[in-house]
Amino acid sequence: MSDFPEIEKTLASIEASPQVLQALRDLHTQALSEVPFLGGNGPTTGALDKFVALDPDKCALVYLLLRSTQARFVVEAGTSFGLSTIYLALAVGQNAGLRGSDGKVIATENEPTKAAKAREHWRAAGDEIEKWIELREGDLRETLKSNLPDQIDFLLLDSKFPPQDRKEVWTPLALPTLTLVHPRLKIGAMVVADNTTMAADGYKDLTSYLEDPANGFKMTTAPYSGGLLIAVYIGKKTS
Ligand SMILES: C[S@@+](CC[C@H](N)C(=O)[O-])C[C@H]1O[C@@H](n2cnc3c(N)ncnc32)[C@H](O)[C@@H]1O
Repeated sequence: MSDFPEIEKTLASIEASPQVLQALRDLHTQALSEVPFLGGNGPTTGALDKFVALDPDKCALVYLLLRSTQARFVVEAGTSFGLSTIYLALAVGQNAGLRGSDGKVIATENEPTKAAKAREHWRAAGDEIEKWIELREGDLRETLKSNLPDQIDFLLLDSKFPPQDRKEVWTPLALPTLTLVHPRLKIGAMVVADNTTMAADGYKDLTSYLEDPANGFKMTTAPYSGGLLIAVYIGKKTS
């Protein structure tokens, strides 16, 4: 048990081995205990030791969406210490296992120290997690340019930087990521982006793109803390 009731509630929403549950409990506890990052001069200055992780209830939702849609090919923009990635890999592995087929989570991180930590965390979570993840290190605007799966079922946009001050989150990577992945999204694929209400200004270009009927998306915003945008790719109109 942890000191945070929201962690146990989230862990009760997923199917996982005791090893994975313990890894998640430990990581969520560390993430929820960290002092929020509220300043800095550059995009990641001062944030290298911070999880800036997806909240537990959002992780539960993402896991359940992946299970309900039987998603097997997932891209995660912004991996940090790999906490949310564990949920993605857990669901992908379970979905692939049910069909006796393959699956993959493409994780992305441009900070080498964070990438190394993420690998450690996945190792601690065990083979149920680790073997489903391909971590691409470097700027995702480069690393996602090639070798994507033919069909992508789910994109998690969480490459935001920590707040530069109390009001703003810098979110310049969401749309560039989506435009790289969009050609491979299957009909029915989901795109989930975090803190879209809190950082509405930063996400303006993403939401305009999603709202443009020519791009083939429909979306809603779930009232999780900061707002969680959920878009579904319904396909471009042919006539
Ligand atoms: C909000 S954190 C991700 C948290 C993670 N999804 C989780 O829930 O545990 C955002 C991460 O995106 C990374 N990032 C920022 N810009 C990036 C870029 N251009 N390419 C790859 N990763 C980037 C940051 O280093 C940071 O670790």
